[in-house]
Amino acid sequence: MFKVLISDPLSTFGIQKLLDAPDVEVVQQTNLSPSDLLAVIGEYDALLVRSQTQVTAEVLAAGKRLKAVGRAGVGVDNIDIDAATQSGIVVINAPDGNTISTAEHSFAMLMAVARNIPQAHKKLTDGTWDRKSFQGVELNNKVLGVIGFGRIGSEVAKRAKAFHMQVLAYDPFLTEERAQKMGVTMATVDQIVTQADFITVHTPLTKETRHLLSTNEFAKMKQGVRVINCARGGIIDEKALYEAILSGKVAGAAFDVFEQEPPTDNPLIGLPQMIVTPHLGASTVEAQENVAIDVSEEILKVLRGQPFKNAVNLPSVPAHVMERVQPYFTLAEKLGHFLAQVSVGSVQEISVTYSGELTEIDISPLTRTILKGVLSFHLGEEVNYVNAPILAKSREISVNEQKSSQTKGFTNLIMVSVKTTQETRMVAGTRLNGYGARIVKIDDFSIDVAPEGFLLFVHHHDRPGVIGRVGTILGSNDVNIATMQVGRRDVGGEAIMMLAVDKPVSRDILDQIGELAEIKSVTEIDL
Ligand SMILES: NC(=O)c1ccc[n+]([C@@H]2O[C@H](COP(=O)([O-])OP(=O)(O)OC[C@H]3O[C@@H](n4cnc5c(N)ncnc54)[C@H](O)[C@@H]3O)[C@@H](O)[C@H]2O)c1
Ligand SMILES: O=C(O)[C@H](O)COP(=O)(O)O
Repeated sequence: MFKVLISDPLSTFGIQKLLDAPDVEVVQQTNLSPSDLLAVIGEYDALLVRSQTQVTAEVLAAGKRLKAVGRAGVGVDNIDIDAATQSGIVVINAPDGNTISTAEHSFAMLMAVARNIPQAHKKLTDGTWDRKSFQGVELNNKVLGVIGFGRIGSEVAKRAKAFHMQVLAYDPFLTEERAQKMGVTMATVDQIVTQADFITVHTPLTKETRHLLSTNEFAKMKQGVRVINCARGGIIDEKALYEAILSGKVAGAAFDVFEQEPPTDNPLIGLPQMIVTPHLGASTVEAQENVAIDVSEEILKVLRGQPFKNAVNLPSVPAHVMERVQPYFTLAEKLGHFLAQVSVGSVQEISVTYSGELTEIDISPLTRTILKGVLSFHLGEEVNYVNAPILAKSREISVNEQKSSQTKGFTNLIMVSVKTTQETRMVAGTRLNGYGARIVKIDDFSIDVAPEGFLLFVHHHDRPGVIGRVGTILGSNDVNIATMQVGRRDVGGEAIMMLAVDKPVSRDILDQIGELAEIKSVTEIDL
């Protein structure tokens, strides 16, 4: 008998399959304190949560029998995914079930902020009939900027089109073809920021998207712009927004999510221009039923050893295959992650060629891992080995894998190229016996770099002194260089430098390097 603990309120209708399963005992204990959870988790085979329960490394370590954690919703920020992976615990989420509800909530917030509905409601219920203070604006013919054009962002855009808004959309995976199909205009963040009357964000919260809209962006916005965040707290910088509201630049803001939840002493919440809801995007009967059904079915499959699809963290690969491919997982993911960081434009095609001893094994788990490496840079931790090919397909990214007898002198070699709307980039890596993973080729430059830590990838003209000048800028900014590799095509021609540095390099330092006459481009890469 499997024991399943449900520690956040889930739809009873949605979990019916679990309740009816003859081989499962379900215990529903919502409002457990963190120490209560630690005390009981050892008895359970699976844990089901929404976003309230904090599934920390400590909880996972105490869950000696835990095989799966199910998240009835999209975001898994309350679950320590790395710790779960290390403990072999599958983390399942339900990414599709609350899309419509959250899109509708975002649109409701957009309309409410346009017409000051919550403020007017409050005034009237407080006893004042005030028809002067709440003049709003129409949506008709206004420009809506949608940043993050995935499931929810694209549903919001559909609704905006019905209200005759002009939609500008930015998403690293958005293609011209899909934009045309959806009747939206592809735009950069900068174009959205300068042209939109309303801006709504629908990205995950990642290193890239934290404070995506901050002081600089607010400065460029139209006077009287309105902003909406029903995605994750922190995508819009709350401090910068506060200043922009006080200065009159932002006429209104609608937030469902906050940098700290629940928000305590958050000055934004008291502002009359601000409308807020307590993370209610997915709180509808329908969404809660959908996500609970999805996650219950998946948890049953994991517990019963059947194939499942929405695992956030683990590949579903037979043990004998796993044994042979496992040593290459890290290299494969890092090659993908590397290309995601150096390439510019929307990804259209990913091609992988395996050579040497890799031609003798089933390499499909490695291709999935490379896809995960490319996609997760933009899509965040939601991408996993299992869903990466589906996510690539849904974004119309074609994936080719092949084996080649040309070993180029290596006992094993993985060559990955990414074709985007703007360029094609290639990286190749190998595992050297006793030395671990190495990047051995970038585009047509040979190199030898361990793919780990903070790297600076510099594309430059091969001229005397350029290496020294880059080193001087880093040194004078207290950035220590651990290793450095240089590759070039011809003497005096194009060249690359790869520097491993001991800490992240700020935008300002990158700009200083980029301004040197010999430098074509400089990119910081975090592997
Ligand atoms: N308020 C709520 O209750 C609620 C409910 C569900 C989802 N969410 C949140 O909404 C967000 C969107 O969810 P979704 O289901 O649409 O996810 P999704 O993965 O379908 O879409 C996210 C999109 O963001 C894009 N993206 C990533 N980095 C970007 C960047 N730097 N700039 C522009 N776009 C970028 C991705 O390419 C992707 O297409 C997530 O943060 C999710 O956690 C909130
Ligand atoms: O990521 C999600 O699915 C949403 O933020 C909803 O979270 P909730 O289940 O706590 O409402």
